[in-house]
Amino acid sequence: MTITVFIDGAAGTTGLEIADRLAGRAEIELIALADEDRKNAKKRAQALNAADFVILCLPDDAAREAVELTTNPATRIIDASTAHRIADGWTYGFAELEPSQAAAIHDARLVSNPGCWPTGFLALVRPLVRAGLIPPDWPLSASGASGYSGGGKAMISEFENASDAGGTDTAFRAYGLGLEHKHLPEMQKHARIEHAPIFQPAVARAYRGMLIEVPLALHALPRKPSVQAIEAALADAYRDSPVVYVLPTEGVAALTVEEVAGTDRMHLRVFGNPERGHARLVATLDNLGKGAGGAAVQNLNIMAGLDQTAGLVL
Ligand SMILES: NC(=O)C1=CN([C@@H]2O[C@H](COP(=O)(O)OP(=O)(O)OC[C@H]3O[C@@H](n4cnc5c(N)ncnc54)[C@H](OP(=O)(O)O)[C@@H]3O)[C@@H](O)[C@H]2O)C=CC1
Ligand SMILES: CC(=O)N[C@@H](CCC(=O)OP(=O)(O)O)C(=O)O
Repeated sequence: MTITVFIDGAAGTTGLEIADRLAGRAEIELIALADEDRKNAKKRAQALNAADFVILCLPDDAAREAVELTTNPATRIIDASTAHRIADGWTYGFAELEPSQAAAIHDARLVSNPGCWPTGFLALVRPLVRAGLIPPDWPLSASGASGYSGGGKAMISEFENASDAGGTDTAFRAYGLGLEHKHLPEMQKHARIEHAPIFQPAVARAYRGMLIEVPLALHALPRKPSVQAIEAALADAYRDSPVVYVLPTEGVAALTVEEVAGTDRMHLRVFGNPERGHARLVATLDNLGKGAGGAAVQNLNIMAGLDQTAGLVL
């Protein structure tokens, strides 16, 4: 079986990552537009409606336009943008989120690819809410650092052209200081919690990679779970996953933003101090891997009934 795939936005940061992962796969035929046609709505519409699968790697408005241009009901869409992650009629493309999620993705026509920050947050929080260890109304927070490719071509240029107007030579920059971020509605909805977390993102001078952590005052939680109980709930949730790993913390004195950069894996760890009743839940992933391109390819594989890890870097 051969499937045809069109990446709309193939020249962008995420689009190139996905094309790399699909290159050389015999079961996939890529539909490509000439460079001068890649923003021509008529040519895009032809490609969108000719493909079995399209992957949108576009800014939100262009992603919405691409969906409107896709009139062929047989064309199935994976949208990597933020445009449809909490929209009705779209299936959330995080295969590990719920035991039934991969089956829902397999059957869906419209799949929204998760945001990079929500991927780490949801991986840590959703199983604990599902298990009743974190109440849905609990005041959560999340902090972390992303590689600068997380901001697409514009931020890559800002970090790699420090001496240009608008360039930066910073090593680490906190942002989202207005306590608002485009990913908060997605985190809240898919974690099934009543309040968005207090979110403290930062960008670091690393091209790719990401670390996100959620602190928990275990002693204050109604069920006062132990560090081991938190770790066991996560291990149980990802026991069969070829992508998400819950790893031991013994001997781990430090973690870097680059830990799994260049791969499509996600690592989860639960650091804890039982005497204090404190825990730090930490996820490391690649913003361009499980945080974007890797997840999109995993979703494509699942939708097409292929091995979900085909083409992934694990
Ligand atoms: N970077 C990341 O880590 C992640 C990104 N995403 C999401 O993926 C999407 C793409 O992001 P990213 O790859 O980083 O962004 P980039 O800016 O690197 O790439 C976007 C691409 O879309 C092209 N484009 C813009 N408007 C149109 C249009 N109307 N028609 C056709 N092409 C168009 C741009 O063209 P041009 O080259 O001319 O600018 C560019 O090539 C965004 O929605 C982003 O939120 C999701 C998760 C993580
Ligand atoms: C470092 C940086 O700025 N990262 C972006 C998130 C990456 C991204 O493009 O968001 P999506 O995952 O929704 O596509 C941000 O925080 O807005």
